[in-house]
Amino acid sequence: MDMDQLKRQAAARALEEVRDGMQLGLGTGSTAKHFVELLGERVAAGLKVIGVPTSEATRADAERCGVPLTTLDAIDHLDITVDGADEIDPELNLIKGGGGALLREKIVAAASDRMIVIADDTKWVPTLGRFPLPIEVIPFGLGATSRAIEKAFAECGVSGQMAVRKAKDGHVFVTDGGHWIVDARLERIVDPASLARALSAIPGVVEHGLFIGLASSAVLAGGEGIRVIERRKPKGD
Ligand SMILES: O=C[C@H](O)[C@H](O)[C@H](O)COP(=O)(O)O
Repeated sequence: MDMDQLKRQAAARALEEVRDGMQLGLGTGSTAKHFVELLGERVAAGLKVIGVPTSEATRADAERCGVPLTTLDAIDHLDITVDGADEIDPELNLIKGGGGALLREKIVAAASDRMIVIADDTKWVPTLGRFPLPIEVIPFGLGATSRAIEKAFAECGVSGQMAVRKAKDGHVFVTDGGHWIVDARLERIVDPASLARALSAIPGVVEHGLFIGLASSAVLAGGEGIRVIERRKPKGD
């Protein structure tokens, strides 16, 4: 079975959790795209849900698939957010932002009662860090922000090269929020919670791709079938 089929299987399993009347966070990326497509099929068959997209790309997909949309200003909470991830560790801490949508993804996940992460099982890692950590930054003062990030890395026992993300056309990648992304090759993040706190304290950092204590469960699809891992601690811990 190819990777895309595994991603669709994980998305289909998450869809089983969706009930009539739910308000849903709609993730971004190639895995979340499958969820939006499958959700669109259920909506066409009569399911009543409303979604908040985590990117302009997902907004376009949802509109194409006929999924009704709203905003976090119009509703007071979300029941479930379904989103992909770049890495998932056994505590269900995540690295996200490979597609550049981490800021809206984190706002939406934090506003949700539950976050279900869907992925093929290659995303499951014992320790986060092999995937470069995306850090969303304000372009103004990037030199100072980069030095503060390096200091935070040193304090948290990690180091690695940083690079401003480029788009396919060679220009700097600009997020939906108008910011830039610095990708940090850290290889092994020993204490992701401490690093998350240290990065959040830097003024020029808008957000980072460490999602700590946000995922409620992970649906992993692999050659052996589907594995659902539930988070042990309550959301936010
Ligand atoms: O910014 C992008 C998101 O965090 C994605 O959810 C993440 O990169 C995983 O994407 P994919 O499902 O395409 O591997």
